[in-house]
Amino acid sequence: MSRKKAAKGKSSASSPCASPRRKAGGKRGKGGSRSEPQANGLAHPCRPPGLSSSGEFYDLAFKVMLVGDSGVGKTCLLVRFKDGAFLAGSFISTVGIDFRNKVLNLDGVKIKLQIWDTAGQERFRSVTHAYYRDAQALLLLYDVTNKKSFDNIQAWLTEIHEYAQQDVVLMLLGNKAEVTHERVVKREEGEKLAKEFGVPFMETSAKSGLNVELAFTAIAKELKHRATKEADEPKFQLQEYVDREMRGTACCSCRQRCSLPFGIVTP
Ligand SMILES: Nc1nc2c(ncn2[C@@H]2O[C@H](COP(=O)(O)OP(=O)(O)OP(=O)(O)O)[C@@H](O)[C@H]2O)c(=O)[nH]1
Repeated sequence: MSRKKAAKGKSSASSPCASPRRKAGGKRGKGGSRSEPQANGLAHPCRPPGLSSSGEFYDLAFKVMLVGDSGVGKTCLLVRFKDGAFLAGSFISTVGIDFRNKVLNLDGVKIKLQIWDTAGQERFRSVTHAYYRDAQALLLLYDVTNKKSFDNIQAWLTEIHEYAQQDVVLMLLGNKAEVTHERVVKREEGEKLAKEFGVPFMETSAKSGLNVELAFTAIAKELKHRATKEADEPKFQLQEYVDREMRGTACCSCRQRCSLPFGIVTP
């Protein structure tokens, strides 16, 4: 994504994928309807897997939406995940909605995530409402340097409850976690709120890259598990997975990833 917003308007206007009436499971692969996934994300059993717009094959496709107040870092998070870069410079607010695709390889299964980046500004709410119902997962962001964005999480959850699918995979992200001096929301506060609402939680930084890959991988794993699991298989525990992964990668130089006091290295 170039420095977004002009591109955003263009993308949402010209792309056939922008239609909110499209079936869950995402945009068709290049092979046309032959590769269109079913609503559960699986490619049709009698058909070959899809081909993403970048030419990559995939087995499963899911729609993920980024939501949260304007300026919390939704676009930057997506760009970091997709391109591994940080969009520095002056902040230009998203107009309407935009999307990016990324194919992940999870245990040999290719998962295409079609990630929708929504405008956080109030005036675009009616546009984004229409997209909720097709999303299989939502990443709800606040900015750890902006108390209002944190206080608004409850209102976002009400909105999600109203417009999204009942079984949507949801995760709360406290973004801009690398900032130390201007931080106004403690990690513990984010954890507490998430617990209250029974939502998995982690802090991220689009700037440093902290936990960005993990956030998307975790929801992709949950979606894959839901789409492929046998009836007697236990549920995928998203928060446990995230905690385990964070413990596994944490070190004494990265206090934001672990709950241990600074200086203690996890086993
Ligand atoms: N320090 C820091 N700044 C960030 C981070 N993520 C985003 N920003 C900055 O925050 C501002 C807003 O980022 P965006 O990604 O455009 O925010 P958005 O949520 O997409 O905003 P809307 O498009 O208005 O909904 C920009 O100036 C970014 O450079 C981060 O992790 N750390």
